[in-house]
Amino acid sequence: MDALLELDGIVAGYDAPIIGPVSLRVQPGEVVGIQGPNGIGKSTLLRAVTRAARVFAGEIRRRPGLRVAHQRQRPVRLSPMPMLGRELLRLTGAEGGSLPPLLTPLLDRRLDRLSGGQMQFLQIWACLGGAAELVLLDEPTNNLDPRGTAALVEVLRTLDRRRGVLLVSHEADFVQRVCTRVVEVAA
Ligand SMILES: Nc1ncnc2c1ncn2[C@@H]1O[C@H](COP(=O)(O)OP(=O)(O)OP(=O)(O)O)[C@@H](O)[C@H]1O
Repeated sequence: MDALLELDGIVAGYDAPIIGPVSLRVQPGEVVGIQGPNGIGKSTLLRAVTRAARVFAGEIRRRPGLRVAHQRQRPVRLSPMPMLGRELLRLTGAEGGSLPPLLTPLLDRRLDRLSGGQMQFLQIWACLGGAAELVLLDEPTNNLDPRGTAALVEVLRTLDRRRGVLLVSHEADFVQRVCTRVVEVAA
């Protein structure tokens, strides 16, 4: 299997189906964007990939041994959470390598004292800086200022060609700048 991920006619939801059928694939080196109206089920589709949502029909094929990291749209923030930025990155295997300069001042800060945008960027890097070959990003530009968005664009544009990203975003300009392909989902 060359692709990292293939969705073949996936119908996903919770108690009942919400989205689908959707078919798409993510090849190494690709940043695939999913776009569609609010509430159509884009986050649900990402959750189906990690089995956090139910799959009613279709088939999900993951390359054997594939590691997946998932940045959620509404991350859980434990409060108080005295863990430091660098400890989160160590836990997720994202501590080494070429850290985006924006993160350097956050390494010794407590997670529960970071702003929404600081936490967002740190969590994105916790996914992108680790060992996962496939990274799922759900509205990654949420809370990011233009500098944070530019840093994220740079990270995605220089992604290791062996890895792939499947992302959901309403930011048309961001999607156009980083995605190699866009999948539209409609009702
Ligand atoms: N755990 C859940 N159990 C049941 N229904 C859920 C659950 N999570 C989300 N939903 C419902 O699933 C539908 C699709 O939600 P989802 O977040 O996947 O949409 P979306 O396309 O990502 O929306 P948006 O663009 O607004 O982020 C919504 O009606 C939502 O209320």
